[in-house]
Amino acid sequence: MTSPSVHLVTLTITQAGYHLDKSFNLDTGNEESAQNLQNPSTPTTAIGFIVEALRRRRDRSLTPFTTLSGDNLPKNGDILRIAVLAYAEQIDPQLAAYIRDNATFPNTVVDRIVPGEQESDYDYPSRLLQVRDRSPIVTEPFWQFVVEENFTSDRPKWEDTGVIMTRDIRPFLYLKSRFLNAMHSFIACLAVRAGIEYMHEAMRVPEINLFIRLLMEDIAAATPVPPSLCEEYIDRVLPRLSNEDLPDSTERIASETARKIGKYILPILEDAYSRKVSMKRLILPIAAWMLAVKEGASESGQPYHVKDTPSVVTAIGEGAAISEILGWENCEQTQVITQVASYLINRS
Ligand SMILES: NC(=O)C1=CN([C@@H]2O[C@H](COP(=O)(O)OP(=O)(O)OC[C@H]3O[C@@H](n4cnc5c(N)ncnc54)[C@H](O)[C@@H]3O)[C@@H](O)[C@H]2O)C=CC1
Ligand SMILES: O=P(O)(O)OC[C@H]1O[C@](O)(CO)[C@@H](O)[C@@H]1O
Repeated sequence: MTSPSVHLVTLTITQAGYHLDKSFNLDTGNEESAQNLQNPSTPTTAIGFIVEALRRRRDRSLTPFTTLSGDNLPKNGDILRIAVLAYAEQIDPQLAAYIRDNATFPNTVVDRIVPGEQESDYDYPSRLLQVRDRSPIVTEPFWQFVVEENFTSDRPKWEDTGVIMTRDIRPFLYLKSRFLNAMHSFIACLAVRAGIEYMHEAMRVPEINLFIRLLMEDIAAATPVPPSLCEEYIDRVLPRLSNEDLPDSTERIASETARKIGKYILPILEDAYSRKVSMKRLILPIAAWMLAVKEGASESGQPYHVKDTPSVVTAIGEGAAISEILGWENCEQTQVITQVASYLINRS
């Protein structure tokens, strides 16, 4: 990272790798972050490495590299920049000022479904290429990579390969985080309650399929992006969600649902509230998921192995209100959300 030939450092380390609090600010109280702050020249965290490398580059009069996040975070570059500056500030305010003025953190949107590895993935390379690949990665054919034009120096000519280079990633972020990420969670929430193992199987159930299409209309009405762009994205995403050649387990998507609701679904609810779009359909999948968690089972009694924070699981088991469970007490629209959720849960 301190070599003059390095122009770009990229991260795909999941949200956990950033040590953020609920508001997406750096959690300096995190044990590993705190340890790194004590010994900044021997970092172990991603943020610690970035700051130390930028410090060494500054001291050697090298241009700072561009730091590019490929993680699913709302405005991932802005969040990374804030985290890096907060960490650097604790070490040396002058270093923080230098990074603020000289380093860049482009926002990106990475849009491609990559399910977890499974045994059958190993068949592809041997069948198609007659080679044995020990770490095949199977993805869908669709991909979209959107990168904000914000680099400190040379960058690859990604546009020649189909990457969208733009000054404003917001419309792409709205479309992907709402019609893919949130939609994934909505389908998975319904599917785990219905006892369905794969995403494409859920999309084959006529009632779920119809519900998902109606839900997309609600999301489009709540989203500040031109309707024609929403419609175009919806037309492309529906076959992706139904792709039976790429089995994606509902359990994978339903893992960490509480965190994903905060990241992907709460912003939709906030917009729905201010734009006066009904929240009933938007909350129903969350209510279904809470029932599956509470009972540890699908509607027909198949066990559901929830992968979520133990405190969330306990709170749901004890019948706590959704606002309390997800830490939404301070939201203006909390009462409405809680009332609708309680109504849906009690009715089913
Ligand atoms: N799988 C998908 O369909 C898509 C994933 N993404 C994003 O890409 C990122 C990676 O996702 P996947 O490759 O699916 O996950 P993965 O679980 O296959 O890989 C995660 C990687 O992050 C590393 N990591 C985990 N915790 C870390 C920490 N505290 N510090 C440093 N590294 C850490 C792991 O060692 C692993 O190499 C995520 O942020 C995800 O949101 C974005 C679009 C689609
Ligand atoms: O990074 P996060 O918030 O865990 O999001 C991962 C989600 O993104 C996707 O990879 C694409 O929606 C899902 O398959 C997965 O649930």
